[in-house]
Order: sequence, then structure tokens, then C-alpha cells
Amino acid sequence: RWGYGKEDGPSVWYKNYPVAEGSRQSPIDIVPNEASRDRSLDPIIINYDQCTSINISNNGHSVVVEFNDSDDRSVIKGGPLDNPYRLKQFHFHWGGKGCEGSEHTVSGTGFASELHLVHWNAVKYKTFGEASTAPDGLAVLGIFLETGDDHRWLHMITDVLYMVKYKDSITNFKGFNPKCLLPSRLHYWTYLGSLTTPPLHESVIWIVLKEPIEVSEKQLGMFRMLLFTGEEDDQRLRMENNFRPPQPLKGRIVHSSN
Ligand SMILES: NS(=O)(=O)c1ccc(B(O)O)cc1
Ligand SMILES: [Zn+2]
Repeated sequence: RWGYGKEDGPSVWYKNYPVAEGSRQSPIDIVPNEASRDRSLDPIIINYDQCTSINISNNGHSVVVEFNDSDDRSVIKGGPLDNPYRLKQFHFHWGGKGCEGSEHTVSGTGFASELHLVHWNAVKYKTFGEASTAPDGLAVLGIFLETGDDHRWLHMITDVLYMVKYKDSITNFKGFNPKCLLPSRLHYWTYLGSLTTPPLHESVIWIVLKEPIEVSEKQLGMFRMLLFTGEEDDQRLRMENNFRPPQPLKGRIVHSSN
């Protein structure tokens, strides 16, 4: 139904998802010196210690690692959040060879890729689905990836991508703790936004970390061997440039931690 091509990409999503033209859409371009520096903004607290992954899959739009969210073993709290938010999944967005691929940009500059750790408010809502349509239902932690040295832990993911090359493929992926993908400093920008893919629900408290993590061009290239298309499709569409461009701020304020 929707994708990232000319006929089904971000510029036509509004036809089936009119909220695409809403007042709190994501991603956005973050302009640091226009962000309001709130000393009252607490640090974010990330408890992934008991966190373990279940599987990794190709949903035709990205590669997704899912977690057991039946209890509060892996949560994010503090910062702008009034409740702990439970980790549900993480996935990536990336570009083509050598060109940008992140969704958020900083003063107009994109990064090679962006990691999204998706959490939901299990205090106020019974299911992820219900939370995903509520204005304070989700909290997504965005982490920029820039190219440089090999990332010492990302190979745990890139080594299994061949198993999920095709759309709708899924394989076991237990024991991975995404704590190893966090940068050293948790300084962040935060603002109220949306899912960056259809259904584009305006239900996300975005927390974008200022410090990127470094991955090698070789590691990033492994993501580009994934396909948007299924095993039976005669078209073999390489999965790349699966990012939505920045959307209008529409009067929103971006807050900056110290
Ligand atoms: N790209 S994103 O993190 O905004 C995101 C997260 C979840 C879903 B979803 O559950 O459909 C869609 C987009
Ligand atoms: Zn995303």
C-alpha cells in the first residue's frame, strides 16, 4: 500500500493518511539554537538491563527487532516523560550509497541513518495498539548513526540480516540488549510529534539524542542488501532511502536538555 517510491512515497501518503498534513507530524529539522533550554528537564533514565530481544524481521519498510513487553523489564523514564514507557521494538532508517538517510535533521544536515527505539505507555494504556493512537501513548528514542569506525556491537545485527533479506521474513533473535547501541552521553532534544510512517498517528513524545553513534560504511552497506520486496516478487527492490523528510514545525517548541 505505502512505500518510499515515487508512486507510493512520503509525498502521496496524505491521500490514504490525511493526518500526514496534521499539526504535529514527524520527523522535523531540529535547529539547536532555536530550542528552548529547560534546566527543569530531567535526564532520561534507560533501564534495559533485563532487556532481551525475541526476533528480527523485515516488514517491507525496515528491519525490526521485537521485545517481550509483557512487563516493565525494559523501560525508559524521566526526561519529559510522566510515566515509564515500555520498549516494544527498534528499527532503522537509512539512505542510499553515500547519501543521507536519517529522518530528523540538525540545522538542515542529515546523518547516514537513524535508529528508533519504540516504547509505549503501559501505565495509561492496555496495549501498544491503543497507546499508538493516544497523544501521550508512545515515546521514541532517536539515535543518529554517522559513518566512521566499525561499531563493535552492530555486527550482532548485520551478521543476521541475510536471514531477513525478503519482505515478511522473520527469524529468532534472542538475548540482544540494545543498551550497547546507545552513545556515551544522553543529552537530548524533545518535542511532540508522530509516527514517521503510516498510519502517522500523532502519538509520539520524541526524544532525539544529540550524540550520534559511529558505524562503518561497510556495516551500513549491509542494511542495503535487504529488499523491500518478497521472495516471490519478480521485482527485487533494494531496501534503501526508507526515510520521511522533515515536516513543518507548525509552531511547536523543541526543548533541549542541558
Ligand atoms: N518510525 S517510527 O519510530 O515513528 C514508527 C514506530 C512504530 C510504528 B508502528 O507501530 O506502525 C510506525 C512508525
Ligand atoms: Zn522509525
